[in-house]
Amino acid sequence: MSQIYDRVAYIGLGLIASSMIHAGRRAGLQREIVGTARSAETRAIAREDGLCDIVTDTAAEAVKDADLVVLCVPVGAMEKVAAEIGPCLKPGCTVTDVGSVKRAVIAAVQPHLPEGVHFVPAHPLAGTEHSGPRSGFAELFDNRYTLVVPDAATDKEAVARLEAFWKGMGANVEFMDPDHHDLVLMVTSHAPHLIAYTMVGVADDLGRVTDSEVIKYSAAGFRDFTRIAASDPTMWRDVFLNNKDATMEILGRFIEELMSLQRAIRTGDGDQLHSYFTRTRAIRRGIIEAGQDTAAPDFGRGGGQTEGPSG
Ligand SMILES: NC(=O)c1ccc[n+]([C@@H]2O[C@H](COP(=O)([O-])OP(=O)(O)OC[C@H]3O[C@@H](n4cnc5c(N)ncnc54)[C@H](O)[C@@H]3O)[C@@H](O)[C@H]2O)c1
Ligand SMILES: O=C(O)C(=O)C[C@]1(C(=O)O)C=C[C@@H](O)C=C1
Repeated sequence: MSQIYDRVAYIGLGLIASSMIHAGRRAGLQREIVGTARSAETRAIAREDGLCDIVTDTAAEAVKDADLVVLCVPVGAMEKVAAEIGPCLKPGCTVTDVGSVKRAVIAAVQPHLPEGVHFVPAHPLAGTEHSGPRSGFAELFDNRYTLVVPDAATDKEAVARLEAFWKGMGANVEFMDPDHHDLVLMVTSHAPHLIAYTMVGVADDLGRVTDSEVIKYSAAGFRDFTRIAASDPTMWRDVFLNNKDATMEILGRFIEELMSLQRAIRTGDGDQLHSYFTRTRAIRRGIIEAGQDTAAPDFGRGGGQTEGPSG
């Protein structure tokens, strides 16, 4: 893969940015990487590790002369960052983001970008529960989807370059409308996180989650829930606050289905339970056949948790 951009600037140096940096270097997708993070501790780590070629103290400095600017901060921080970098962007550059929600990020960022700057929002469907500049790894996006959600009027060349950049990092790229993105991701990612947070909260309420016996003998399902429920609180707070409509719609349906299963159990309707579980089993098999059940990430990688988005 050959170079796609001359200078790429990362705002926020956490899991996603550091993974993109490693993946971008692996494929030689840019000549130079500039990065910045809000906390001095993260910037110091990035300098010590040589994560970027240049680490600047401010976002305004980082974006100067950058051909691609990647916003890798929590969804709720996108607007503040966009307002800071807007006046410093190179004319003709591309700004993208990796936020887990798209409609709210577009509304927050677009007004701050000057004319002639191309905004191409995107979302890699890959991650772990870890955060910070040492949690990233080059393989994170391999064979995973990145959804790109440009406006119909967005410069085609800018979109094609960003698509090539993501493909160079190992991802499969697809295009989607922002509202549809937010609904699909509510089903496939956001609601499952909410359910995992709730289930672990319920266990904690029972006063047993800290009981070593419960941890020791916990079934794989609960262990998976605790992994998901260990995800960054700031990131997920911002996801739900910025994807309210889809949250309300999917949560409403979830509660209806749960109550229907509750009723089936209470009334002893085994047929309903069996046919429901048969249907969901087929969905799981479909995911595996489509090759989307990649192995669990290596959780021992890097330091992780050095800094969450609130840090
Ligand atoms: N973690 C995942 O699984 C995942 C997957 C896909 C997309 N995303 C999205 O990627 C973005 C970054 O997530 P991450 O997992 O890399 O987070 P992270 O916590 O690892 O890193 C976030 C970075 O943003 C900086 N930051 C936090 N608050 C800030 C603020 N108010 N102003 C400026 N900088 C601030 C932090 O200093 C840190 O460098 C989020 O928008 C998230 O929704 C995350
Ligand atoms: O694997 C995980 O830990 C994740 O939660 C990653 C995950 C997901 O739900 O799949 C989380 C949020 C994103 O925006 C994209 C990916």
